[in-house]
Amino acid sequence: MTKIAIFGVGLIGGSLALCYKGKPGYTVVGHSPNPKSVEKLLKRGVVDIATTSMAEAAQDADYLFLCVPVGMLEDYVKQLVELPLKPGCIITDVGSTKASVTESAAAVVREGVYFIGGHPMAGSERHGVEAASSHLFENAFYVLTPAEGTPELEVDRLTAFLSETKAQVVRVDAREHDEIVGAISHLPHIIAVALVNQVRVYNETNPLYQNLAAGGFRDITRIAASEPSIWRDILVNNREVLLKLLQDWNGEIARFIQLIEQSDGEGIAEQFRLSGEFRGKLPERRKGMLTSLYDIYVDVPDHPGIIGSIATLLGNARINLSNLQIIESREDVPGILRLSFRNQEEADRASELLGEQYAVHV
Ligand SMILES: NC(=O)c1ccc[n+]([C@@H]2O[C@H](COP(=O)([O-])OP(=O)(O)OC[C@H]3O[C@@H](n4cnc5c(N)ncnc54)[C@H](O)[C@@H]3O)[C@@H](O)[C@H]2O)c1
Ligand SMILES: O=C(O)C(=O)C[C@]1(C(=O)O)C=C[C@@H](O)C=C1
Repeated sequence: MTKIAIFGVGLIGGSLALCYKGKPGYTVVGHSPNPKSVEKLLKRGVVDIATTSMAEAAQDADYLFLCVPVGMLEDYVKQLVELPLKPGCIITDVGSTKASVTESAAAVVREGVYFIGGHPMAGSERHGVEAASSHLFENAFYVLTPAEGTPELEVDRLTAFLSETKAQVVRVDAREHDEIVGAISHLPHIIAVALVNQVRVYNETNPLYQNLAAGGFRDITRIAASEPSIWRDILVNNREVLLKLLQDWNGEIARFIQLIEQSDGEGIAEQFRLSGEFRGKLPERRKGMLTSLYDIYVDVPDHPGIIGSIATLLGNARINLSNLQIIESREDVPGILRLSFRNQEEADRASELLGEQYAVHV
């Protein structure tokens, strides 16, 4: 029996637990210092065993996953290596920054215990075990940042073990990881939050801002609703990288100020051309349940039973709906439904079918 211990069973820890729980050959143990959380984990059936005792969770575990906020990772590694661990066990984490934990863990791990930093590039703005899903990591990249001297065999063993997540494991140097992820994840979170807060202040004197906020504002600000304590830790931890990125960001904004001051329409269009070209080359969206795959948008009248009718139409045509989200629904305006499908073909068939009765946008 392979024992997996998960410390911090929230969105990411819970999703990992669900990748293994109930599969033959695995026992999943969840740890939380809070007895109420332990009760909740058992009630939800996310883990086989839940405990408030770190020692009990860690005892005889083959794989120990640290899924707590970034600011606690170093302390957890230190506490764990003091415990009687199973020889050959692998401690890994899922933190959104990798340099500090990879370096500090390398300094404290002892003979026969391995630490390999990890970061699944999948998530959502939601948090807590309630948001966990066994599909979260499907087709996402899962970064491992083994420190120098980590035996290849152990990295391969963890890689093979992670195959249950259906993620694609890649190896990246920890510092390089923090630079890249700073730009493609941490900076966007800062920008989203700053933008929402700018508009929030305008809205205090004129609530029309909130009412008129449509697709563009919503698309760029979904992640502004992310969990504050998780992001506090990430941004403080990746301080040096982010300060440099924010300086570059100031440069980008200064460029726009200048273009607009000079009414340089061609310069502005060129910026959009450049960004559109790069964005068009991004790999197709790859993740599982929580992020949409192939989306279509349907304008629907706001009356009872409309969602049921659409689901029935799709079901009768054997089109598999992966996710459904009401983006707009107010009494006085039609609603917009975002429907997500696993592949382009199903999205196309759905567009054609629903297009007979509703306005469909892709
Ligand atoms: N949210 C994402 O999109 C995402 C994606 C990849 C990696 N991560 C990383 O995964 C880790 C967990 O994030 P999450 O999104 O699952 O957050 P979460 O809030 O859903 O889960 C955090 C877990 O840590 C526990 N925890 C919080 N404070 C604690 C404390 N003081 N003592 C003990 N336990 C505590 C919580 O009870 C919860 O179980 C973080 O390190 C984060 O950087 C997050
Ligand atoms: O999709 C989201 O909501 C996320 O914020 C996921 C996201 C990201 O920025 O891409 C956030 C933090 C992680 O460490 C990895 C992934």
